[in-house]
Amino acid sequence: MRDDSFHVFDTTLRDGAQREGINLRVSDKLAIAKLLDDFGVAFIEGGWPGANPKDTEFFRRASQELDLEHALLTAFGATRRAGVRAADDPQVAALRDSGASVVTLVAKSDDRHVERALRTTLDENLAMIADTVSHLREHGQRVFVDCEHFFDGYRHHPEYALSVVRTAAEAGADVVVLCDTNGGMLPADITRVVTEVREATGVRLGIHAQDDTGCAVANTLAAVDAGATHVQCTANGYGERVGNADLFSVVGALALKRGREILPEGCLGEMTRVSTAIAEIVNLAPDTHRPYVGVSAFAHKAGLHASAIKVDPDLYQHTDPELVGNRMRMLVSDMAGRASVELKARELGLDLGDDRALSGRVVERIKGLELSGYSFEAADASLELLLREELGESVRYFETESWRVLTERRPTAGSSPLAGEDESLSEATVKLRVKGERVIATAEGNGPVNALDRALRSSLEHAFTALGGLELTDYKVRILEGASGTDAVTRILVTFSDGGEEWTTVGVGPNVVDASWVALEQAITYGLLRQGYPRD
Ligand SMILES: CC(=O)SCCNC(=O)CCNC(=O)[C@H](O)C(C)(C)COP(=O)(O)OP(=O)(O)OC[C@H]1O[C@@H](n2cnc3c(N)ncnc32)[C@H](O)[C@@H]1OP(=O)(O)O
Ligand SMILES: CC(=O)C(=O)O
Repeated sequence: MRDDSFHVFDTTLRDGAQREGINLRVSDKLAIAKLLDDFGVAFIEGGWPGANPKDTEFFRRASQELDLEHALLTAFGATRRAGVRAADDPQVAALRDSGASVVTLVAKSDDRHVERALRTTLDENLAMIADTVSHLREHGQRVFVDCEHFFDGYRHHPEYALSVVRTAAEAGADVVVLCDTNGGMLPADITRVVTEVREATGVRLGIHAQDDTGCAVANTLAAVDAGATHVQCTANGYGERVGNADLFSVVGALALKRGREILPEGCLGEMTRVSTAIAEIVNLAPDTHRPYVGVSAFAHKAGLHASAIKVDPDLYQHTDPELVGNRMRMLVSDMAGRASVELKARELGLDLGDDRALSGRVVERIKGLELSGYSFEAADASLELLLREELGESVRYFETESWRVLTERRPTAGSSPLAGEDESLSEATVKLRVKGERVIATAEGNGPVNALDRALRSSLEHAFTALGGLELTDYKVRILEGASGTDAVTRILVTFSDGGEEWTTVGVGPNVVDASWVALEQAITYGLLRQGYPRD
């Protein structure tokens, strides 16, 4: 039987979807609900049935298609309109008929909102709450009441805010959720108010914190410390304006810092996967620096950190990344020391042994290259090739004799260069030595790098048939010395994929095509190494 003493309540599909830039299809919502269930939350607020056809359709399909193992689906909506019976309000009917066994009702608890936004009396607002909660309870639904603007309302008119809490509970609400709707509170405010409301009413309380002061997670934890037993959060903190309390940070803190068993066994380790998968579905780049779940959350750059981590990772980590499905990474850059290089080599499956001179030489080489514009922290494949070279196992599948590229532009008569109608074509020729033979290949492309990539592949494919499975998936140019105008030094990062793994290499130089070649040559070399071709 489910432990009902503490609720992890997720509102990604309702409040999270109120974030600017998020627009979910019904199938997206179903997929996110499944992920949240994998993570073990107790309640998933699916949206507002009746407010738009999409949310109504979501609840219809969810009742047929979603087989949730841990969570209960919750429908969100407002209390009835002023002056009508809950039984006659079509919006309340949509909640009642949604198929959800739990309903979250938003209710006004700030008297100024009652009088100015709802334009009704304080008594009628209480009647709207009592009537709507009782009506849904009579129809067998469990009800939570979200007291909108509770903290602002409590500051302005505490007795009225308390009467809203009491009315909701007396009508049958299981939990009364205190909402910091404008997100303006600080943790000390939350601690004081939650404590006072709990002592004054004895009602089971929840917390819903918007993040407008950057304190939503801290405010949620402060409420829990003050006695709240229901936390409303969203995946990755998505939500109206700047967002909500981040589900993963709140759960991470409660589970790992407070030792509370708030998720079913085995679910905590799903955290990173679920966070990333939800980011992909909502079509926002995963935040690499998000606590617990970001790829940088346990990435160590400073040499001093690495030297202590070599002794014991706990010395520079607040928790074990594997507990939340993440992993520790070493970054090697001009801030690295010998320990960083040794640990990174180990991560890449290479053994530098106890050779301090060797790791010292690598550090010096990296620092020198970074001074000239290289950056290795995002280019693990280049770093691995460099480490192998220093270990004496140079990886070479071909030798470049020379290459050249021509780009020809043919303006269409009378067209403006801005119109983009003119044809431009590049042609590259590469001359290589492959397995003792001289190979010359020429190829065309829509730009110089594309032409070079094609010519390089064409000259290698007879010797390395698996090359066709490698694909260039990303190409980034960074101008390093912008002040020099067209003389600037450029850094190129290219990313290749073999359909499964991706790897990135780096090239630097004053000539953008030359720097691209350096990165390209390494990327193809690394790809051949991954395919397991024997080296010369
Ligand atoms: C704090 C939060 O984030 S709560 C979640 C808010 N989410 C959303 O608003 C997203 C979905 N909303 C919608 O699709 C629409 O706003 C709807 C369908 C709910 C309502 O649309 P409309 O009927 O066109 O009304 P509109 O949006 O202009 O105004 C909201 C109405 O609800 C009333 N209302 C607001 N809060 C409550 C409440 N707690 N209880 C009852 N009525 C309420 C307002 O007074 C207003 O009434 P009015 O039409 O008599 O002026
Ligand atoms: C209910 C809600 O989303 C809020 O008060 O912010």
